[in-house]
Parts: sequence; structure tokens; C-alpha cells
Amino acid sequence: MGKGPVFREHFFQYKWNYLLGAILLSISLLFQLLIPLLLEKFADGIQEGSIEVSFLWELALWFTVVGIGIFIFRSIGRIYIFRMSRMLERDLRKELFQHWEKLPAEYYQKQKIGNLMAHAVNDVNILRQIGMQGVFQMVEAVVLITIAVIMMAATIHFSLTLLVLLPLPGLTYIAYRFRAKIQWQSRKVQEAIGTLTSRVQEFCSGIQIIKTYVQEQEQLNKFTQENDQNVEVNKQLIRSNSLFTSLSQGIVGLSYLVSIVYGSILVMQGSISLGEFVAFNTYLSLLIAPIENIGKVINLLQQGKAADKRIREVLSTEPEIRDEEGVLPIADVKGNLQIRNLSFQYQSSTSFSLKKINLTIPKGTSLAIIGKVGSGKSTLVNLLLRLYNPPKNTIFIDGHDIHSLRLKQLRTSISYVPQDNFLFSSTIKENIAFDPKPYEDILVVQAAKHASVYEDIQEFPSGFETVMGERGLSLSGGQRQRVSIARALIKPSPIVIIDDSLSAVDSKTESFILQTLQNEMKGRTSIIISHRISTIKDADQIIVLDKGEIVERGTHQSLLDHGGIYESMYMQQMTELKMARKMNQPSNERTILMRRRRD
Ligand SMILES: Nc1ncnc2c1ncn2[C@@H]1O[C@H](COP(=O)(O)OP(=O)(O)OP(=O)(O)O)[C@@H](O)[C@H]1O
Repeated sequence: MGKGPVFREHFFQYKWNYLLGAILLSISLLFQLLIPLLLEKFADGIQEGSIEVSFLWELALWFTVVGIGIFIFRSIGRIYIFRMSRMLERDLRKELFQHWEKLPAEYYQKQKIGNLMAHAVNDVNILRQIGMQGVFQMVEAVVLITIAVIMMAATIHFSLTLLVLLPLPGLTYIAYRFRAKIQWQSRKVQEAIGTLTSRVQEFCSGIQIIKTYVQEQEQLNKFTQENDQNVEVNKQLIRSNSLFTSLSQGIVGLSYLVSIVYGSILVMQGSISLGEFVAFNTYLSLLIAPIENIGKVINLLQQGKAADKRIREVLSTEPEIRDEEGVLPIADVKGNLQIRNLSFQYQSSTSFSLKKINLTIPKGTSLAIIGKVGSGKSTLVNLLLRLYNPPKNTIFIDGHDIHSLRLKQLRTSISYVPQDNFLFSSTIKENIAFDPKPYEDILVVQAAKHASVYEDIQEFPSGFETVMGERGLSLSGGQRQRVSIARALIKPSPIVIIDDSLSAVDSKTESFILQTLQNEMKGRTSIIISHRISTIKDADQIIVLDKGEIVERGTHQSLLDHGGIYESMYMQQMTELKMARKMNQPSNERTILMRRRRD
């Protein structure tokens, strides 16, 4: 079932709070509407020459009471209404975030990050503004306009009221038309400033490459173009603002002109008193802002309708990957893996990324996967983790189809080192102990040692407490890989998957990590993906993937004996290593292997 309008839901949930806020605000407006009456008394007193000191004191007291009344009720009413809309903002962002957490990886590949941010920031802001300014200004407009117009027409002069009010709907219309335009132009100004900032940032980061490629003039041209664009959008904004201000002042001026000319005639004719004339103009001044605000609120409501729809669309997106009905509560996952006749095609792809894969990986054994770029290695892992949904009855853990396991249990059972070693902008310690379960410091240190990154961490300014990204601290590719490995090692899960995670470390570190891994993985089922034969040669079974198919399988020795793709990869890598060593350039080893991988 689709979700109902988000704002309406929120409004009804907090209706009593909004009502209380509206009542308090209305009381403050009633106080405000006393001002014209007080001024009327004062002006009439002057006209009649009947003002005494006691009257002035009384008037001063009334003004004080009115001022205090406005201050107290307006402030509390405002706090009530504004607080509710901040709650809307908080609740909605939380709901969006919670929902996003449920959506699969594929969703994020189809979405632009900018769009998601726009929902979480701009759309939510628009709904908050409706809850804030929208509600506040509507209450103000309804109460002030209704009472002021009744007072003007019924107690002062009907036709004067009618004539004075005639131009004012124009004010609402202009505010409605210009608000959207001015907002749009303000956004353009922000964007232009953003572009300039990015240009300068990029210039600073790329200064070396700019200088070596002698691109200074081109950079200056681009900067000048964007700088001019910034001036242009600012000019447009200034034009719109000036036009809006002039037009609205013209309309307001017209109303005052009618009021003063016709009102003065009525005073001279004795149809209204001087006090009534003063009161009338004070009512008029109270009316201007609310009448203008109606236009702004209508505009805001229109934007809100669109924002509400966009947010609803996100919240109604059903997570394709979720716990299925009748999931099995398995007490203990042991780690026997079986893949039966697995073929898989990504939704956005026209061809199969995996074809008829059959594999058995008994508990505690290791499988290595090797193959060219795009041969389907990561896809297999994605399916095992259910980051994408495999077809039913194709992947089994301990004999259970993974669809019948709770997602949480499945993923808790697997320690995963992904290809892109993403680290969060928190401390190194938190990056390693990244698990709902808390870990003692000693375990974090142990994991770092096993992943061969302990020494590196010791050299960071605050050791394990060093915050990633702080004061420019960024880790090298190899360090990131090893922190990611430590993150996986600390988790005591029966299955470990390492997706090409030793590519950026040198062979000495690699063999050290592999040795520790062997100890750490005792009893655990492991899957290691790599382009380097040195990484995988000791695995219990090795498969070679090509265009989504298993084209060779066996142990290191049996595959060499077989003399197929594996053997030729091995020979090639050995030759390259020998050449690199001969040239006494050990660091080239990695470069050559990376180049190999690209090819
Ligand atoms: N999210 C996706 N949507 C559509 N196609 C995808 C997606 N991810 C991967 N593919 C395609 O599936 C095939 C297998 O990709 P996969 O990432 O599994 O290869 P790989 O062997 O892990 O490559 P690499 O060595 O670069 O990691 C490729 O043709 C790739 O373009």
C-alpha cells in the first residue's frame, strides 16, 4: 500500500501541539489588534483637546500591557509551532535514513548521490518550512486579515475599506510569482559560488599536474568564465528582487494613497473621526505583510506538494532484499558452502555475469578464485552475501538455501574484505572494531598485528585513536587494505571472504599476511579472490573464471600440470617477477602485476 502524504501524517500526529501554538499566536495577534484602538482613542483625544495626564498614563499602561502580551504569546506560540516542525525534520530524516539502510546496493547504483542528498536536505527543508513559516503565516493571515477587515469595514467605513483593499490581492499574486523566481535564482547564485569554490579546490589539488602540463591559461579561462557566470546570476537576482520590491511597494503605496485621499475627505466631511482615520491606517499597515505572505505560503505549499511526493516515492520503495517469510532460526552456522547451477544476470545488464556455477566448499577449507577483470569474481561474492539476490536454491550454507536464512545471520556469519577498502571517518580502532559487538582493545591490537598493519598504526599521531582524514591523514592503498583485513579478522565468523585485498601490498608483506591468515583461518571456510597466483597457490581448491564460467578447477599443482589458462598466467607472472628482480626494481613488481591485471 502506498504511503499517505508525509506532512499530513506529521500534522495530524502533532495536531494538538499545532493547535495550542495557533491559539497562543492568535492571542498575541489580538493584542496587536488593540494598537489601532488605542491610537484611535489617543487621536480622538487630541482632536477633542480632552487629553489629561492621567489619560496618558493609562494609555502608556495599555501599550505596555499590549507589548508584553504580544511578546509572551507570540514567543511561546512561535516556539510551539517551530518546535513541531523541527521534530518533523528530525523524524523524517531518520525515517529516510532507516529506509535507505534497508535498500539494496543496486538501488544506490541507479541513484545519484546528489538526488539522495536533495531528498534528505532540500525536500525535508521544504516540509519543515511548511510546518514553520507556512503554519505561522497562515494563522497570522487568517486572524489578522479577518479581524482587521471586519473592524475597518464594520466599525470605521465600509466603502473606504473596499477601495483600499482592491489593489492588495495584486500583492499576493506578485509575492506568489516572484518567490519561486527569486528562490530559483538564489539557488543559481549558490551553485555559481559552489562551482567557483570547486574550481579553486581542484586548482589547489591539481597544481602539480596543471603546471607540468602548462595549463595555467586554460585554467584561468575556465575560472574567468565561471566568475562571469557568477556575476550574471547575481545580476538576475538583483533585477528580480528590485522589480519585486518596486512592484509591491507600488501596490502598497496605491492602497495608502486611496486611504489617505479618500480618508481625509471623509474626516473633513465628518463621516469618520481623526481617531478612526488613524486606526484605519494602522489596521492597513498590519494587513500588508500577511497579505503578501499568502502568496509566499501558496508557493511554499506547491513546492511542498512536490517534495512530499518525492519523499513518499523513496519511502515506498520496497527493499528487494529482505528477510523472507519462514526464515530459519539456525542456531549455529558452521560454514559448509555449496553452489548449485548458479547463473546470474544484473538487472541493468544484457548478459549473464555468472553461468552455471557448481561448487562445494566444505567447512574449514579454502577456495581461491582467479580470473580476468570482469570475469564474475566479485559477483559471486556479492551473491553469497546477498548484496544482490541470487536465484533460489542455488547457494546453500550448511544445506540451507541462503534465502531461508535471516539476512542478519547470514552476514554475521561472513567476514568480508571488499575490493574497495572503504574506511569511515572515525578512529582506526573504530574502523577495525566495526561490529555491533564491542571488542576489547587487546583484540583490536591482535587483529592489527595479524593484518600486518600494527607497526604502521603505531607511527600515526594518536595510534589507534587517530581519526581518519583528520589533519590530512590519509592511508596508503596498502595500509587501507590491511586495516580492512584487520576488520574482517577480528570478527569470529565461520566464513571469510577476501576480495582482491592484497593487491596493494608488496610480496614480503603479502606472504607474512598469508601466513597469519592461514593460522587465523583454521577451521574457517575461506574464499580468496586475487589476480596474483602467489596469493592463492596454497588454497585447497582453485577455480579459474572466464566470462562468468568456471573454465578450470583444481589445486595449484594440478592446474599447472593441466597446462591451461592458469598455467599460462603463472608463467607470465613468474617471467615478469624474474625480469623485475633482474632489473633490481622490487617495487616494479606491483606495477607490473597491476598492469597485468588491467590487461
Ligand atoms: N552492478 C552491476 N550491474 C550491472 N553489471 C555489473 C554490475 N556489477 C558487475 N557487473 C558486470 O558483471 C560482470 C562481472 O563483474 P565482476 O565485478 O563480478 O567482475 P570481477 O571478476 O570481480 O572483476 P574485477 O577483477 O575487476 O573485480 C562484468 O561484466 C561487469 O560489467
